[in-house]
Amino acid sequence: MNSPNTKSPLYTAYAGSALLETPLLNKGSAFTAEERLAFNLAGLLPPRYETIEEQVSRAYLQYKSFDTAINKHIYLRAIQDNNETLFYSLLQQHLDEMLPIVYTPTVGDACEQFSDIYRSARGLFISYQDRYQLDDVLRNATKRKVKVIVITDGERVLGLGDQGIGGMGISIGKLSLYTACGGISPAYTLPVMLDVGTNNEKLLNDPMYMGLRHKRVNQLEYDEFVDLFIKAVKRRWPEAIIQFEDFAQPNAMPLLQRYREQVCCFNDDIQGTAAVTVGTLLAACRSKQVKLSAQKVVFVGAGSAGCGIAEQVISQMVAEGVSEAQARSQIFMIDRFGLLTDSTPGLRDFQQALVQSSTAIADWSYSSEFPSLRDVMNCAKPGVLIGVSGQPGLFTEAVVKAMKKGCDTPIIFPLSNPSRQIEATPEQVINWTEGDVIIATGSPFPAVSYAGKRYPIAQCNNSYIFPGIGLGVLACKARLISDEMLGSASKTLSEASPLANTGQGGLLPAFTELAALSKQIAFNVAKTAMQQGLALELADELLWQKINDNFWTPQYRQYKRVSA
Ligand SMILES: O=C([O-])CC(=O)C(=O)O
Ligand SMILES: [Mg+2]
Repeated sequence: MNSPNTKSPLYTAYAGSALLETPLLNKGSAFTAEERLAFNLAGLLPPRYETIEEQVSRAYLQYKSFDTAINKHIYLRAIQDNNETLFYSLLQQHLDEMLPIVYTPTVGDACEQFSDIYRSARGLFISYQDRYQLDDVLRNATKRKVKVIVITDGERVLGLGDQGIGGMGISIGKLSLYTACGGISPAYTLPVMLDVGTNNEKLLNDPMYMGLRHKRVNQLEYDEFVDLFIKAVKRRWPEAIIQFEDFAQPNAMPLLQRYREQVCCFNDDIQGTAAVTVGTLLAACRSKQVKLSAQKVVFVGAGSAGCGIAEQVISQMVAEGVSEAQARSQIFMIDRFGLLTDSTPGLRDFQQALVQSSTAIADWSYSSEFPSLRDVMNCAKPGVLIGVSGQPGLFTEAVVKAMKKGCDTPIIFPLSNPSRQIEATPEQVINWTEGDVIIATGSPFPAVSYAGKRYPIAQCNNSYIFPGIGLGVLACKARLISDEMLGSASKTLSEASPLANTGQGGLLPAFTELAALSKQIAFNVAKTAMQQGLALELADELLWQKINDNFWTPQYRQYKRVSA
């Protein structure tokens, strides 16, 4: 018996236990009688042939038997390392339930406990000591035609700080979404962990820790290492997209600036977060029937993520017709010392253009050296509050109530990840504003009931953006990823908002809509790349065809044996 198969047969020289141990090829009990014969599998599997649906049912029953999120995560990762097709089939069928397990928030626990829960190898662990043999290391990758690389050095994982080698968990999690939501075949994805040591004492003293047991190398050594890596990738896979993930602030922006014109790369935390946040803000403004350019926007957290979003908000305001100076005057960045102003000492270069001038706040009343978040609420009366601080609890009742006093239906996005780092929970925000609020979070939260009304909570997470960007870039072979391409992803997201389009439902589409949304993002991103001369010129029809043809779905193919 053959499973229904619309795809062409796949020719492979793998056979016997080697075939069963190759996760991209393994089908387990779904090998047909003919295949079992042709590939020397007789006796290696229980006799009954099963369809993928039957395998998914069993796997789901087993999944349900685990009580804790981390054990569910470990279980799913084990399936991924054993049979990728089954893993993605299971994930796609239970996407809402399993995304928080494979991705944020549980992926945060998986990164923290990486060495404790380690089962088997995946991707490339590239340590500093390998720096002069990177070509060999890349050649060892189990994937040969790599098209998307997610790379981290584990120094700022979500809001959890330095996780050293545990950062590999985030590279794996992001790439699972590239496949599940962006249709990038798992055969083309490669998670990479650049191990340069860790400054996390707890890890350094943990006998289980599997990474290099020394402090992070110095800046010169670090820069040389990253440079050697990027050059080696360019030699091996010249067209691959490189996604920088969870680098700490001092490296994130400089790396992006150094490489964005040289290779097809982007930083997910700076640009992906900015794109999804602007898209969600546009959706919120559309549903309130106001313009983003008419809002004052407060950011709590003035690191590279916060500043990246602020710059993208400013570009959007300018696109709506206000002057850049005007747009900048509507942005308020707050760090742990308070509002950034032109007299704040030690400003980073990417913060310089985002400060408030001392004259603009001359008539404000505040008691400490710099205005606090609450002072900004009282004096500026913003309509939008965004949290990217990684500090739980910063949006206090007093802050939220002060904001509510100054505007109608505030837009409040506590975006810090994972869930336990959030600036205020959706329930708190809804209670404190008596339900008159538009809210989005970075990690998933269940809907909140308040005064007889149900409030779905939008998850303003980069996962709405990066799978579609990857799909679009690969379809048109874009050379670079420009701000305009990211802007087009934001706009596409905002146009898909059920609340803005119909006056009801979620602010963002459900995750189950992500595949369709990713295709639309891919199309618009590719069109923008073409308009900018960054990509192949393709007619619309051909572009759609490439996007659809590239979109991998988890189905088993029929195998034919070739001699080794
Ligand atoms: O992974 C996520 O959920 C979003 C993200 O990039 C981060 O918080 O660093
Ligand atoms: Mg990240």
